[in-house]
Amino acid sequence: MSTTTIVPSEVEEVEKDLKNSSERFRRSSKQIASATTDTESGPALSVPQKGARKKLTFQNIKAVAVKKKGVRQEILKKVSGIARPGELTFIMGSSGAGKTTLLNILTGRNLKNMETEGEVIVNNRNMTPNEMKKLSAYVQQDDVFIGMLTVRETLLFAAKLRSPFKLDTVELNSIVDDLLEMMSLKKCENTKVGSMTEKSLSRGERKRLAFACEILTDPPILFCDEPTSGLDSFMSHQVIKALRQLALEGKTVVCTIHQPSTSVYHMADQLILLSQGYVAYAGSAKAVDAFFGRCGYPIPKFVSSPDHFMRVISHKSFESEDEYNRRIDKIVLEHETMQKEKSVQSSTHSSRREQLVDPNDTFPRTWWCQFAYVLHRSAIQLYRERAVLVVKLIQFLQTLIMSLMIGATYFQMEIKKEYLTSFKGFAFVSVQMMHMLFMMPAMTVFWKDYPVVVREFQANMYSPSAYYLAKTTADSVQYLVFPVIFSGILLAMTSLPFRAYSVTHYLAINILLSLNACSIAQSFAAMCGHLATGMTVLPIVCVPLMVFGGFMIHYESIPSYFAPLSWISWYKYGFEAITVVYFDSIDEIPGCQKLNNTTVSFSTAEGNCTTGAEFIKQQSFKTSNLWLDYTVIVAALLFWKILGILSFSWRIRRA
Ligand SMILES: Nc1ncnc2c1ncn2[C@@H]1O[C@H](COP(=O)(O)OP(=O)(O)OP(=O)(O)O)[C@@H](O)[C@H]1O
Repeated sequence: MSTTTIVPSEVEEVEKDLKNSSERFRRSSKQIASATTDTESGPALSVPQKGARKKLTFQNIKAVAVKKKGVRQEILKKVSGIARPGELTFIMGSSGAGKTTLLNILTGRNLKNMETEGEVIVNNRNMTPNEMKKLSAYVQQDDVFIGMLTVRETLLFAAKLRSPFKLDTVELNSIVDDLLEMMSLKKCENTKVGSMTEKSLSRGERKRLAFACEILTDPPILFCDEPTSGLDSFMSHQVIKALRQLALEGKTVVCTIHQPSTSVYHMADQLILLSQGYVAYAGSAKAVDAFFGRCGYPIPKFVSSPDHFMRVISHKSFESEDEYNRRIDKIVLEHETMQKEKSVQSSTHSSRREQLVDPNDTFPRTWWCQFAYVLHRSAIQLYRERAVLVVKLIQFLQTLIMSLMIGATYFQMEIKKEYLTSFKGFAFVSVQMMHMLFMMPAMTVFWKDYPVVVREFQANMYSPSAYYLAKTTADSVQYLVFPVIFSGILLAMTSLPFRAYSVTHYLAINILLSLNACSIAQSFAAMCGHLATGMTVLPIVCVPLMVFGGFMIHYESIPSYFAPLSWISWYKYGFEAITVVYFDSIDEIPGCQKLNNTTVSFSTAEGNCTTGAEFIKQQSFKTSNLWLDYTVIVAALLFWKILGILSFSWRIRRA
């Protein structure tokens, strides 16, 4: 890790800059705040009152991680503490002490496989996770962003979806400008954020961008998990200084921190030290040395305070487990005695501590706004992402090659006796290709952005349904193009009647089938939660429906116990629709002889059908079913969309 010497004048300059920018940002935020209070008439917590001072108390927090085969790991056994407005509170402890888990519990996020207990109280009111979401911001340890957006675009997107009321472009840009300056991001505002594989911003810049996205709404409580990790000493100082500045403005700022430098450590007002699942110390940062002295561990000369107490509360390699436990028990006991003496665990909170019902998620923007903003962002991603463009190019070539191959197979096929069996093959291959070409690529739609979506949902930016529909809509636009290429080549190479009626229906059916295929694949991606699982499970469902789609086995011969599969097979409805639109107006099939008194049934050879109607009947299809075929395909498409939305919402909410 590179280190930079802090030159006093440089620090002063940064501090001055920070203060000025912070002033400007506060003015913009106040505009939002005043507008919010003007328009807000609901309960106080439905939209947090901006700028209000919030005292955060947590009591008897317990956390047990439930691992595979029911193995339980107690992480937090009994943790209580207070974070006050106007103060910067550091949560410290050795690696694995449960610092992140505590922040997750306080913010009600990332608690999958975790059993938790305890109370989170803000200004004497018990908080539910959703209320805490609205009242606080949480800068998590890993900064995840949409790599294809620039720094400015990322902030604008967050500002549009997070500001409590709708701002016009000028206001949005003014807030973003202030934030860019405040976080010293101005020089890289037009740089793409990049990803883990495509580096673009530096770690420090990513961290500051994460801060900027979170403090955008001026939350009264701010949580930060390891805000200095990966930063050099100058940047760490700058980041903590920014947090302290926010605390001085009246916010309650809580952050976990690992091995702070002396200059960073001295900015803390309050300390909470975690060890073995208990609080080893909670109180003023200035009084910590005296506390450890009282426990029998006075600070040696020439050792910094954090180095000393971190050493005392950490397990040393040469000591036994018993020795370590005894030391921690002694410190925890001493801390509890001190707390009792000071009566910090005041009973005054209990007066209004009713168990609250968690209100539903409410988002600052309407569903349609969320949809429109995510759609716009997804379109930018599709346009800019080179990997996506390469996939599209491959898909284009694949469609071209497959169409030419199928076109060559049915080259100059007409509607006449010797081509009747071929026509069935042609219709069925069309239906099948609409699935094969698009299903697998459509499955990958979510996975790259998934961590960002979880983070943005947790920050109340949009509902999973708005995201799902916007993302799948943007992704599906291409599926209007490829079926047109496919259908165009096939129709040009065969000699099927080029009537507007048949061509339009053939195109429409292929487009709908391709959209349905995407809808199925996206739904499976959402249900299975893992790309590989989805790709394995998808054929298990689709292959039987394809088999009972009418080409491989005649409907009349399908065993009754499999009949329901043919009723729901969208392959069948596509096959029927294509057959109907090409045959319903054929009065006489060239080359077929009229047989006297022959009743057409599925056992009648195709070559014995003299009219289009007879051929349709011979397939067990009905001309009158054309609109039913469309209805079933659209219904299937909607069914998979809805199933996808429900699965995706469930997955995101429990992430
Ligand atoms: N969801 C979870 N499921 C299972 N175990 C978990 C879960 N979350 C945390 N843990 C475990 O809980 C312990 C504490 O983790 P946590 O991330 O809270 O520690 P930390 O103090 O923040 O550590 P560090 O400083 O290294 O980030 C670890 O042993 C971790 O493996």
